[in-house]
Amino acid sequence: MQVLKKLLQDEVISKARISSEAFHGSDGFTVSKSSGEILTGQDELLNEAELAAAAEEKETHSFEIDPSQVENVKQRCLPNALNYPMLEEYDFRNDTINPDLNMELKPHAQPRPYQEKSLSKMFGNGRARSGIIVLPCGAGKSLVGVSAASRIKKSCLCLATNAVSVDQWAFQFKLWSTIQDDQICRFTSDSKERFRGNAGVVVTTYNMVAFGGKRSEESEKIIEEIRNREWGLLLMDEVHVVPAHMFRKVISITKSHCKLGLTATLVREDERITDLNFLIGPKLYEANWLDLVKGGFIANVQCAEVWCPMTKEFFAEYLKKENSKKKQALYVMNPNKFRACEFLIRFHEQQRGDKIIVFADNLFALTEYAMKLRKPMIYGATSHVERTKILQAFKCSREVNTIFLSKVGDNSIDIPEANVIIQISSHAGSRRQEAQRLGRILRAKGKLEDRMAGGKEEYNAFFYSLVSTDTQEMFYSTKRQQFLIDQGYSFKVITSLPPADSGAELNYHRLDDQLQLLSKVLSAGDDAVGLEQLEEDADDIALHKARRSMGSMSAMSGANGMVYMEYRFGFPTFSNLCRILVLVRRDLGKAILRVNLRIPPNAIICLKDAMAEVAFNTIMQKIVVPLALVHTAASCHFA
Ligand SMILES: Nc1ncnc2c1ncn2[C@@H]1O[C@H](COP(=O)(O)OP(=O)(O)OP(=O)(O)O)[C@@H](O)[C@H]1O
Repeated sequence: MQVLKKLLQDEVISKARISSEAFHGSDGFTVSKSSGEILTGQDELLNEAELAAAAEEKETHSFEIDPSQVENVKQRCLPNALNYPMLEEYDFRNDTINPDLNMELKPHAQPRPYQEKSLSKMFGNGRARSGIIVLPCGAGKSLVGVSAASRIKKSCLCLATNAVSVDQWAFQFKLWSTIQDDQICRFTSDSKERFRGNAGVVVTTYNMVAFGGKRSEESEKIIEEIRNREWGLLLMDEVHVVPAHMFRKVISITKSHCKLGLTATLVREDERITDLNFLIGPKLYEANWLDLVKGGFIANVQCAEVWCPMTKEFFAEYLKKENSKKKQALYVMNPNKFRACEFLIRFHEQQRGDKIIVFADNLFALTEYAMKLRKPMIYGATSHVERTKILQAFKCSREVNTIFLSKVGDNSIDIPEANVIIQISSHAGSRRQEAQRLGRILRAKGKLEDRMAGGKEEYNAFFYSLVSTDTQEMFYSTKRQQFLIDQGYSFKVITSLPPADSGAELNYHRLDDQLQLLSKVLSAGDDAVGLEQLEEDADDIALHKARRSMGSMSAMSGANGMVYMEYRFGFPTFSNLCRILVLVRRDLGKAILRVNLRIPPNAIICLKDAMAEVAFNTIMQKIVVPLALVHTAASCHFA
């Protein structure tokens, strides 16, 4: 009570208080009695103090605050202000106002010890505590989220970062729980579903909820329902990536009794992670990555930093350049790095039969590497159809064992088959990106005994970061690794790839080829070598915004301002319909290409380089169509 009185001395908090005489006890506070409850099966996971606290009968003194002031009050309680850490708890068992959701975990859903422990931190005293649970990628955050929703048994709003994750979450709810199809719905640009009955689960994206612009009539109705409902649980995936202003908006728009944030990496380079503390709640539980490796729950990864000396000619140009984008292009395109990458791909594909993801943030490098090595690639603007085809081939075909991904693959692409990552370019010193990328190969593989760390255990996943020595990349690399090092990982340094006296069969072995590459890098416009910038969403809002920050491929090829044309030849009968796409202006062409590839054209003609990467992917997907790269529409040669 002393604490409550002290809090009320604060101007912000006292103004936020709602006075309601009817419920006041002698000190002006509402008094209620409750005894803590412990869920069966969790006792062993709680320590003695927690058990005692949970069993004790408690008299609770409280005062009510204006819902619109919740954020301000929480902020006043942070360590830099009054320093009274706050907990938000939802007494869902005694909530008789909001309808129950008939949903249980299925018998096969058996949370693992660390999943159970994280849940016990949330439900330890019989109520649902708001906060954040941190588990490594691939450790099973979905089951934790679905279990939380199944315990609360009230309507649940689940927010993901993009439409692909929305589908995955809807799938996970159905996989692990008894929820009926008509009790769960997705709200994205493509799926505007609504659940039946009084209570249900809605899975959508942060952007769909926070979007402030004009919506379609159908979307407006759904968002109205989302705003008006009292949600038992607000389940927030990947909380580390969502900017604080987005959280504020989502939290202020929706009314929820309990908020659960899930993430693998509670780090941000802008250090705004503390915002999550009062917007969602404290960190409830964090698992150590290597402990989970030891338990065989996630893969055992060998991390290596491969040092690639710059070639003499590339280094000379690197030293001359002031421009950081050009410098970056030079160290990423360093022929020795390319050769190391090619060597690793060959080794893992041919000697071990592994599945490899090559990450490059730099789109110029992504395109050059992928095309030279004849591997498919995916980046922000790759259409859903193209993506699905490439990923399907990667998962199922023995022919496609390596794919190139831009940073679009950091979070949202689910490829459990991959067990090798080669990183050729990255986002400066981002610890989060490094950890998220490693997370792509953490899904446990093979038999449990093969996965156990220690003893004769073998690594079953490999993470290589290729760094050009004596460049800025070395500095960034050290910074990037910090999160993983804090988790107990160590990075082995490899200094000679390909090994001395080998590598004649690899590209850029000859000086001539290296010099040709150098002149290509130097002649590319500054805008062409910039980084890709993505919206963290693929729904209708963000689809229109997927873009690069610095110029475009059309700028790179000089194809700006051209137009798209589509020709049909012959008689329009089913058998001889001949569709030729002439792609000359990249942006417009790409949009139409997406649509048209559902009915593959008989030929694609594109301006040299302008659409090369799209056409290239098209061929890789085995939609084999004649492809012409032309300088002008007048001089085309079919390849
Ligand atoms: N208790 C469990 N029992 C059996 N399988 C489990 C359990 N928990 C998780 N898994 C499996 O582990 C894999 C990873 O789970 P999940 O996709 O939820 O991980 P995640 O932490 O969300 O990963 P990411 O961050 O990469 O999305 C899935 O194949 C899932 O079915």
